[in-house]
Amino acid sequence: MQTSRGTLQLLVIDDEASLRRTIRIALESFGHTVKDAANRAQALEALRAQRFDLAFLDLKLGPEKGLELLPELLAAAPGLHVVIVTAHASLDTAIEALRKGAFDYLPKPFTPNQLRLALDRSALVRGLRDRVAALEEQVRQLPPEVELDSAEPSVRAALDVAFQVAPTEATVLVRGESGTGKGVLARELHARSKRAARPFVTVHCPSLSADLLESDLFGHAKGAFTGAVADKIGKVDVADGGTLFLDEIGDLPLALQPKLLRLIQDKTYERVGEPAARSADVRIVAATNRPLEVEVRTGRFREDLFYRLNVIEITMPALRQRRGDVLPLARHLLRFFARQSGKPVTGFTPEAEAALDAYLWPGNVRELRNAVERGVILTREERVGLEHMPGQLTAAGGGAARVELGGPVTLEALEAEHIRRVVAAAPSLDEAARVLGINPSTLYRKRQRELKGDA
Ligand SMILES: Nc1ncnc2c1ncn2[C@@H]1O[C@H](COP(=O)(O)OP(=O)(O)OP(=O)(O)O)[C@@H](O)[C@H]1O
Repeated sequence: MQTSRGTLQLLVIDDEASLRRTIRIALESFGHTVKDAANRAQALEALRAQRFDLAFLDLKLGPEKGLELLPELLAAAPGLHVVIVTAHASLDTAIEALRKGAFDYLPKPFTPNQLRLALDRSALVRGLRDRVAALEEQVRQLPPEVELDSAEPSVRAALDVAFQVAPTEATVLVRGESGTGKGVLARELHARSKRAARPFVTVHCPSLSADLLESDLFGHAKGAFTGAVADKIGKVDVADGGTLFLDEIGDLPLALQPKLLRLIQDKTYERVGEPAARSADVRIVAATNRPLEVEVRTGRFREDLFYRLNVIEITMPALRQRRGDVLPLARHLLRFFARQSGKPVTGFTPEAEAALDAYLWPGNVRELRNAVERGVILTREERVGLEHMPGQLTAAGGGAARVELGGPVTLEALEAEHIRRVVAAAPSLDEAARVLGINPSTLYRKRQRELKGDA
């Protein structure tokens, strides 16, 4: 949290060199870092190049009007505190400046002490804002249903690496099947990093077309394309100082891959329709549920980007590979949903526990979470029984035995069951694909179809 005692990054925007100098000397004597700008272009350029805590803006800026520049400054640097400075103090202009988003108003001539007071007030507000953001983030990051503790060595090993790497700036690639908790782990990495008080921002790569994704990530300038009616800041900008979580990175279109590479390597990017380079300080955590090496081999993913992302790799095991965690996690989730819904549900019946234990959980923790939530909603008793569990669990043998060769089942159901069993038995999805005689991306597609609707 920035306090009045910390070093602030300040910008002085004034067309008169002598005034810029006077303010700069006073501000530097307080121990702050000061940049100055003589006009609109220089001011916007400075804001693009780095993050400032506060800007002093002269209302009479040569031929340009400071009051007109104010919204532009705020668009370029949302959240910037702008203190208006003017010799032509009038209540009307002060009110108008504040209405347009100025933080404070300083009539000339002013003393160094008045400057210091403006800085102190800004630091106080920024401190409170950061504190609220940090608390909000904590609340969001630590959803009470998350239980990271595990008795399984494979999960403990993954968490050990995660906790070790969390406080560093290293880029992390989280691997694992859909629903294994990659997003949960990414939040944990952020929560345990020095960036915890800054935002954690998620970009879900498959959900948008390449063009929209680019604008979502990097922002766009007004008029950049039909429908771009105003400037829009991108998620990279929102995440400045924090963590950018790129979910399903394997779906990042090829056209965007060099732009992400540049962001990682040089910390620079461009908004769509705006040639000027901007800078952002974000830590990247990416997740994938398919083998990126295959995407690299087939030319759908850039090798250089892959190696940049894959500095530290953490794999979240599938739930079927951590069987010892199923019941503890189910009981934990049950307590959470009971509390949340205010129902006096205390546990599972032995039959329900046996079914939970026997089932293969192709949809991983997400499927377990959904099954437990459903059970808590449906039960009218103190315990969740087999009858409150989803259909696939109630089939004999934990949902794996009802579909039999030669039985009254469709080819589709037979195929789905066969895939499920092979995947469950295989050490990796690559290996499962090899056994099935199909390529990994076909397996991925078939499983996505199978899991659809479980979220
Ligand atoms: N350790 C955990 N404790 C409790 N709930 C968990 C845990 N891990 C995952 N979940 C829950 O499971 C669901 C899926 O988790 P998450 O979105 O992190 O998985 P994912 O691997 O990122 O999935 P996808 O690949 O589909 O994006 C979420 O609802 C999450 O809250």
